[in-house]
Amino acid sequence: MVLEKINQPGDIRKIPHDQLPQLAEEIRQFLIEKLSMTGGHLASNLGVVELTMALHLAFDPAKDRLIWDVGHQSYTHKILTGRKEGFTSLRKLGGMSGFPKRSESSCDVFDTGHSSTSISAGLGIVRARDLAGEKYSVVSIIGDGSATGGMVYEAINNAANLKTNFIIVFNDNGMSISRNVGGLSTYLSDLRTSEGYTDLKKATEDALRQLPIAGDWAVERVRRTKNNLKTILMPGGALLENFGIKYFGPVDGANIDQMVRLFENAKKVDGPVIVHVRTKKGKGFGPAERMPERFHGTGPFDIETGLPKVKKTKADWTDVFSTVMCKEGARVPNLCAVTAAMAEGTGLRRFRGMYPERFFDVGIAEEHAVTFCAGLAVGGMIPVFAVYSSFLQRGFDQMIHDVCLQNLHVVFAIDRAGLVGADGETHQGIFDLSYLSLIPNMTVMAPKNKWELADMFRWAIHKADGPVAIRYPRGSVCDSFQEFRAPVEKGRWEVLYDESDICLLAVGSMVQTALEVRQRLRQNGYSCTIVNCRFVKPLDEETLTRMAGEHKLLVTMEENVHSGGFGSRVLEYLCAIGSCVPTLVCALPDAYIEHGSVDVLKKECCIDAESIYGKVVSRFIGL
Ligand SMILES: Cc1ncc(C[n+]2csc(CCOP(=O)(O)OP(=O)(O)O)c2C)c(N)n1
Ligand SMILES: CC(=O)[C@@H](O)[C@H](O)COP(=O)(O)O
Ligand SMILES: [Mg+2]
Repeated sequence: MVLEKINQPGDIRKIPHDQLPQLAEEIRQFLIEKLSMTGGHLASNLGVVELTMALHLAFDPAKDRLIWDVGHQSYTHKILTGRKEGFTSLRKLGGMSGFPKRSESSCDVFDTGHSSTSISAGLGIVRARDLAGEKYSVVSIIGDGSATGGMVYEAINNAANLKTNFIIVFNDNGMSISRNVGGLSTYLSDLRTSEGYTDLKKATEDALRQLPIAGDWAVERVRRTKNNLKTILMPGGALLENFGIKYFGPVDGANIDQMVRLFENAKKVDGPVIVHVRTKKGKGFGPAERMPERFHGTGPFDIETGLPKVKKTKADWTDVFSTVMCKEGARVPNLCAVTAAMAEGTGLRRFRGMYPERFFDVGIAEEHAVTFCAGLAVGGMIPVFAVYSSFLQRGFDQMIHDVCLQNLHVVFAIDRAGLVGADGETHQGIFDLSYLSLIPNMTVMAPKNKWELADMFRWAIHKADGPVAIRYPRGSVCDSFQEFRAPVEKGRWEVLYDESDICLLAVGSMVQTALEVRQRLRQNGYSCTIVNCRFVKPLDEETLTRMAGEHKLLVTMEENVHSGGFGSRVLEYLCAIGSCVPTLVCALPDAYIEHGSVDVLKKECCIDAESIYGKVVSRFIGL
């Protein structure tokens, strides 16, 4: 086994050249086997095995800086930097992250997770290198999907006048999570498939290689000429040259020698240079090659069939949203759905199939998506932007400046709100109640179960007259409390159990937890009210005032950080009305929460029923 010889950074350089194909194959099998047990980002990683090997042959990860955009495709990089053992605990609490982490290895230069940051970060590192008078290569590796993010163009524009080496590896597999969208992907597919260019390259190269001594040099000269030709001939190619950025490629992402040669050439460029590598997402595993979208992120699976090991038995929150959108799409002719390259993850695939003309995938461009929705609203449409909580952080100013200031009727369907688990710090949706509640004109809601999710979206589409955000978690939908279905009224909460002593003020997913806390309290002789605080903003001031007057202890419960969250706003209100009722805030800590299973993380953060019950009783006894 060649892979056995890979135990620390740089070991790949000791592997005999003729064993590299074997190493690639062994890495591929290792990834398939490990991820069949743990789950993870399989297809993207299978596509970059040879590319990563070539990078580790051409560059020294102990000295040179490799920055992985998004970083979900960095598993081979982790293997080649001595972290094979980490795959047993991939994305488990205390185990190895699924993304680059500086805390995990000095070969992880920059923490990533959200898309389109690698060129900005790389350029910053280049500038720092030059100011420090140091010498090392900086390489940003970015996929074609990530290149649809706006930050990339800000960075490329800013790199234009750079006079020192900066290498951008463009990993082009024609896929984002779904099929890639936008002008860039069209331009790329032209470059990728321009037969004329490819034939010229192959025939010329073969002929020139026959030349004694000068063969390689001649190939290089022709390649540079051809590249210049291409940039002049290919309308889009000139774009990069006009930015002062050299373009090399496209090169076959399965051919290690060719890539190493191009990387070595790229090192000689005094300025920014893009190396365009063509890869195949899912390479080497049949189901992933056939269904790269399905195997972009996967749970544990059967290697023989590719089928998931864990059968899905319950609908997800996302599935309920998807059904509501399809039904409302038939009733509301101006209802539009917008996604930022996450059609599958946000449940918009069916809507896309039923109403293609009212479905918009804007690429990985959340900030653009928000303002695009503002435009749709101004134009008389009712846009629903379906987006993960942590990715919506990208569009904060656009929500203020373009949607809420004008009080436009835009609906934000915020999925993956709360703890998401395996993806860790960059993906936990734990700030949205805070960052949304502070925006004037924004209505913020969180449903307790699937029926209320549907009712909320119908209210948001048909009744709301301004911006509305509805946030719900990743995973199986809550199907309890069917007996409670008060009509949705703006700023009105729903009192589920009206007793005395203790009042649980629960938001969204925490209503289920509140039910479990109440059961424990009643078993121990305490009476306990539960209020479904389904409007986080505006607060139901009338109900809150009544609860404050009728209970000895208030307890707020939310899957959001403390600062600026629901509990903070309740405390502000109670203070404003001069109430001194003891209040316990149960929220996530103001911290970044690492990867792990959601149940384990809730216990770690003390927002599980057991922990909350313990805190409530000790507080109540202490009154
Ligand atoms: C800001 C942001 N939005 C959305 C995502 C979700 N996301 C993760 S990977 C990905 C597609 C990336 O495509 P590409 O860069 O081509 O990488 P590939 O998986 O094809 O290797 C998306 C949309 C993200 N990580 N960050
Ligand atoms: C890498 C990335 O950002 C996405 O693939 C994300 O991991 C998807 O998350 P879900 O698995 O919750 O859809
Ligand atoms: Mg891609």
